[in-house]
Amino acid sequence: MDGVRATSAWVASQSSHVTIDPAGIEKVAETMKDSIPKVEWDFEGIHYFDNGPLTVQYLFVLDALNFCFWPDEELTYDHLAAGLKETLQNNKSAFDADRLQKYTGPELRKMLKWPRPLPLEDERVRLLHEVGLELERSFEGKASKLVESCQKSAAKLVALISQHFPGFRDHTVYRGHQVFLYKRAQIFAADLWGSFKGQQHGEFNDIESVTMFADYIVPAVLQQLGVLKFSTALSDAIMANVEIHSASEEEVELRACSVHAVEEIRESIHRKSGKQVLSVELDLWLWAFGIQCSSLQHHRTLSIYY
Ligand SMILES: Nc1nc2c(c(CN[C@H]3C=C[C@H](O)[C@@H]3O)cn2[C@@H]2O[C@H](COP(=O)(O)O)[C@@H](O)[C@H]2O)c(=O)[nH]1
Repeated sequence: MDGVRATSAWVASQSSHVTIDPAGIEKVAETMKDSIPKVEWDFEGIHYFDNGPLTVQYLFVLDALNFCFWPDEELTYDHLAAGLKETLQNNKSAFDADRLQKYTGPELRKMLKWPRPLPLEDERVRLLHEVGLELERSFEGKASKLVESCQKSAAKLVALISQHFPGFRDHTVYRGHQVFLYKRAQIFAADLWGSFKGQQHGEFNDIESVTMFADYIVPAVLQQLGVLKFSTALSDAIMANVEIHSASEEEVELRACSVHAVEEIRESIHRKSGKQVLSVELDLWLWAFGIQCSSLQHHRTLSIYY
């Protein structure tokens, strides 16, 4: 994930619509330096977990579809996590590789108990098929085999996923330079680590290499905490729910500056207290804070990446 860190830092150094306020970084680091409020993975109680390879399959399907809920005002990530959980509880073979290749939009809707078409439903179906096909072709149909082949390295896992599954190649071009964010591939590694509590399928010797996951909730939280500052034009567009186009300068800056800001908070905590916290832990705290905050106004980008 060195590529994610380096390219996000570069965007932050060029950025004009979004800036990182050093005073905001220091303030947040100061409040967190003694103890980072611990947020338990699955604090919501909505995820499937059976301590075995089927959980790995569940998490991979979950993170293949873990993007863009906002276009439907009532749909949230919780519907996805809980809907897929119930599907698997009712039928243990629901996420077998051959089944994944055959799902239709209406079937996916039924899994999520959603009465109308899902946002980017055709893309969600295409990505499910892609996951099924490539798991079958290269990993005996099992996401657990994919994870096992990475020898407890989260960095290798993210690289392997992006090599095999085009839908996870979350990258863009900013002022002529390629920028890597890999949100869903990284969150899959973090979900394994969190759910298996760093053991078995979730044991990684390099979990510190994972960055925050550049979604649409954490940038808004960082702004609310005074860490990120937005230009007036960008701020007005977000407040007015104007779509920020994927790969626009504004969109890339929102995501990359969030990655870099979380790295700076982590480093500042280390300088202040000697404590080594993980970007994954900071991310979960920030995200959990954000979804509990009803007034949070986030940016709106149509994207399969987040
Ligand atoms: N940075 C970051 N972004 C995250 C998550 C998670 C869920 N992680 C699970 C892992 C353990 C916990 O128990 C969580 O349940 C979802 N998202 C993103 O949020 C957005 C959905 O928002 P809304 O429309 O309000 O439901 C969407 O972009 C989605 O991809 C996270 O952890 N970090």
